[in-house]
Amino acid sequence: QQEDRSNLKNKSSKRKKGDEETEGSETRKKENSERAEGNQSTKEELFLAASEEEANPPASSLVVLGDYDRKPVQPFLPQWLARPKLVQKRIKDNLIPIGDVPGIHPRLLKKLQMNGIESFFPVQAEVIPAILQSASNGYLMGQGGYRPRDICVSAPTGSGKTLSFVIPIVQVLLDRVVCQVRALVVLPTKELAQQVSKVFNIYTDGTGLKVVLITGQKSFAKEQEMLVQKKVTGYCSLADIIVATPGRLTDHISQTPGFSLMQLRFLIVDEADRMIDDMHQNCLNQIVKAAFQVENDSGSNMLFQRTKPGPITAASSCYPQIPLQKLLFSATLTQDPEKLQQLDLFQPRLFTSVYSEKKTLGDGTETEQDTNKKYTLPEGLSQCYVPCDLNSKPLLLLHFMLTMKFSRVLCFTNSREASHRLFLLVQAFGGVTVAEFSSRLGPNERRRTMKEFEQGKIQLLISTDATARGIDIKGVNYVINYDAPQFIRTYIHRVGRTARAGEVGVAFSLVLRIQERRFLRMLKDAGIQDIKKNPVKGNSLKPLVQQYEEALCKLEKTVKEGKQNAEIKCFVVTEF
Ligand SMILES: Nc1ncnc2c1ncn2[C@@H]1O[C@H](COP(=O)(O)OP(=O)(O)OP(=O)(O)O)[C@@H](O)[C@H]1O
Repeated sequence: QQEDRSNLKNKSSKRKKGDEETEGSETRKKENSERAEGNQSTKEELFLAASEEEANPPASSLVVLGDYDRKPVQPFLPQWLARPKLVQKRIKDNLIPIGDVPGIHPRLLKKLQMNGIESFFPVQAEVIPAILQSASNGYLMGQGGYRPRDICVSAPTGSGKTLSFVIPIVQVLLDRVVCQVRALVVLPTKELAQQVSKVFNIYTDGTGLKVVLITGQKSFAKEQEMLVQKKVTGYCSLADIIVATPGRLTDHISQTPGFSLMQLRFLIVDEADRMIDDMHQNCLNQIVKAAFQVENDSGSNMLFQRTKPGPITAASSCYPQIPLQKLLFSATLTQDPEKLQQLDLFQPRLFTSVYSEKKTLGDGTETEQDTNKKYTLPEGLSQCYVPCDLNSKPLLLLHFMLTMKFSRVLCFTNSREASHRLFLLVQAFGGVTVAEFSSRLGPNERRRTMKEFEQGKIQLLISTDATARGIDIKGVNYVINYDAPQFIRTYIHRVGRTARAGEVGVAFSLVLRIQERRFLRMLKDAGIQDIKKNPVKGNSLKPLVQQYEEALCKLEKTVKEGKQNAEIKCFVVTEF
């Protein structure tokens, strides 16, 4: 019996390990993935089957002795991860007037005020001075001739991470004489890159610094023209700061004559956890390689030549070179030292809002890092989940929009087909200004839809995970997970589209009863406990049923008339 028990234990621990590994690679697949959307239904079936198996485990004749509670494994963390600088997560209680943060250039203070920013959020108050300090001797040399430490920032969605790197980088580069690529920001999607380059444009306006956006939205030749210019004396850079997506950037590294990253001082990796994924990791390696490339005809330019830094020795410190400092930002930064190791960070410092509160004092909050807690959500976010079955999901959404009068709602599905079908249904039902957002739309249509949603012309935006990460849409009151997210990071980024910048917001997740256990466990494992169960009674949905069925018939007719494609046939006609 003892042998059986140990076999069982081994199996269960193997399975646990397997689960974690699959989750890692699945997350990658999922998050890399508008492309993978087509496979979604198969994945969902597998997921449902797994949940079912968990809910009703096969009967066993074995008597199990002892308990098999999951005991949290305490990872062995290096000092910088184990003892990070804690950043307050309560934004509104911890605003710091911009004048109280030392070292900010008066010109930037003025710009901040002009943009309505009177106070810094906690992450900005901590990270801006840290970056400025690392360049206090100018950008050509680290403090005291030493290489500056890399910086990792893990702070909730909407906590203002963008300004925390934009302000110090613009300030450090204000004094530059020659235009060279000194700062490079890499982001996973075009929309995010556009958003960040807009913020850089605001703060570099009138400074002479040039910001170039490289995302593939313009032709390759046009982007080349924006990056370099050929003169009789050779190539010269037309960009000080580049904001780019990985694919196009690597194309320019390998194919654009005269494009050089050899003077690169700051490499900013936003949404860093996603960028560490296999696909993008290669891009980061290429950037670093390009930054330390040795020019053949360097000649007199030896002062600015740099080689990949090795161990610090007396000899190496005789040849100071422009340091390359890495700055990593994310709301879901991995704490996995092995993954972070891949980025070859130099004496990194971690700023994090992932902590538990020990006790509240009169004048503030005392905090303590909690290694079991993996992520932090915005303070103003309320989370609910609605247990339901497949057939009642469309009615629940209509109930929220029409009976409960929810406004400014961002609703997520797990595939673009699902988004499209749901959009057509809500449109056929009527009474709600609705739009869809996914890779089905072209870039211009996407931009227009987003603008209309931001202006309040659209009350319900049904979207794939294309808007789940980083996108800053003002005034989103509700996030609805129409399809429950399968991975915790997806959940955190989706619900983080509301309750931004210290505001309040509500996230509802429609969870099939069969998914409920797994969904709650996923949140619990990530240290998220404060989600409320919010069942909706069948009676509340009844008034909508007749019109809903009419809408389905209308849709079917449309399909038959060939006005819409046949995807719509997949709708299940509900019976109550
Ligand atoms: N100091 C400030 N005062 C007022 N508003 C601010 C301040 N800093 C940032 N904001 C606003 O807060 C919102 C969220 O900021 P930002 O997009 O940088 O968040 P984030 O931390 O990068 O979020 P995510 O992780 O979702 O990408 C933006 O609309 C931004 O303009």
